[in-house]
Parts: sequence; structure tokens; C-alpha cells
Amino acid sequence: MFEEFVLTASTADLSEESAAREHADAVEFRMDLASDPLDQLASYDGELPLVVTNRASWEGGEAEGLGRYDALSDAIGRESVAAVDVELAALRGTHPEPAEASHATALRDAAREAGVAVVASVHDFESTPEPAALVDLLADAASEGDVGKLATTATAPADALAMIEATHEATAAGHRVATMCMGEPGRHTRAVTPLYGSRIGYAPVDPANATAPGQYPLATLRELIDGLREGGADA
Ligand SMILES: O=C1C[C@@](O)(C(=O)O)C[C@@H](O)[C@@H]1O
Repeated sequence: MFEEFVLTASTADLSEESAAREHADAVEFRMDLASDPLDQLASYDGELPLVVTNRASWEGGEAEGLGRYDALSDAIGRESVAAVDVELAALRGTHPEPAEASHATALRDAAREAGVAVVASVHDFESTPEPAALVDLLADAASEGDVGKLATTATAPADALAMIEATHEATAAGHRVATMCMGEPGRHTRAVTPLYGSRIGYAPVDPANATAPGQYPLATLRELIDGLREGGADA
């Protein structure tokens, strides 16, 4: 997975998979936002592969404590699960709770053994650092997972440009990355960074259930990305 760009339908409700199928390559299952996530996984019989995310509260999600790793270890044993998202701060041991690192690295080992890809993720809900700092973060994240994902908050057009530039540089340096800006001024990065190497996009099936600020609806993002790739009338 992630040899090529993967558009995920991000949801807390796996019954949305049938509606997502037309436009998405995979489903991101936000276990932290879901009710009965393990039951939903057990009864999932959709066609799209799943990327499971159990976002920690300290990284903008709703999962509290180390118990979220137990749910993720359960999830990666399912046939339908192709990738698992793990926060870079936990993998790197930079989170103040030391047990985060041992849990995160054990989960990564288990994922690799099960043939499940690891997305090492970083979020900045306030700002977008300078391009050089973004490239460093992407290099760190890519070295800890099969894909390094970075989502920052754009408050001005220059932030979007910084993310596009960093995506290009990190990809040119051989790192496998997924990038996007949250927030209105960075919305277009979701359609554009795939042209510079970003491997994962996130979009809600129903815009009322967006999992981050500034996401396009799924069908719109698919159309934008495909449209930008197709070329002009003489292509
Ligand atoms: O990390 C990401 C990216 C995201 O935050 C976004 O900005 O689209 C949406 C989340 O569901 C996902 O886990």
C-alpha cells in the first residue's frame, strides 16, 4: 500500500463504505470517534481496505490513555486492515509519558509482522512551520513508518506554499510522505500535494462529518485530484 496515491474516506461509521466505494481507494476508520469500534471492525464486510486510526487526545483526537493501543492491536489482526496510524511523538519517545514509546513501537512491530503498513503522523493545530522544519519533520516521520504524514494549520497562503514546497523536497530526497494543510487557506493543498508526491488524502463522505478543518467532500477531492492529473484537451 502507498506505492501510489491513496484517497481515503475518513469516517467513524464503517457503514459509509458502500457510499465511499465509488470515489475512495480505502477507508480511514477513526476508531477514537466511533461507537463500538471493535464491533464495527468485526462485522465489516466492505470491499475497501481500512486504515485504522485511534487518535490520541494529546494529538487532537478523542482516545484517552494507553488502552488505545489494545484496540489498535486487535484491529491490525483483521484481514480488512491494511494500515495503522501511529503518532510520531509516541514512536520517537518525545511524548512525556515513557510508556507511549514502548506501546507504539510494539504496535509497529506487530503491524509489520501482520503485513500492515504504518503511517507515522504529526499534526500541528496552530501553525505551519518554515519549509526546512517541515522537511525535517517529514524525514523523521518517514523514517519511523512506511509513510510519514504531516498535517499543519494554514492561516495564510504562504503556509500552503510552504507545505507544497516541503512535500516536493521530502519526496525528491526519497522520503515517502503524506501531506496536507488544515484550515481554509490551505484547503487546496489537499488537491495539489499529491502532484508533488503526497501518498494519502483524507476526505469525509458526508461533509457534515469532516474529521479535520478544511477537508473537501470525498467526491470533490477525487474530482479535483483526477482533474489535475488528466492534463488538457491535447493530452
Ligand atoms: O491525520 C489525518 C489527517 C486529517 O487530520 C486531515 O487533515 O485530513 C484527518 C484525520 O482523520 C487523519 O487521521
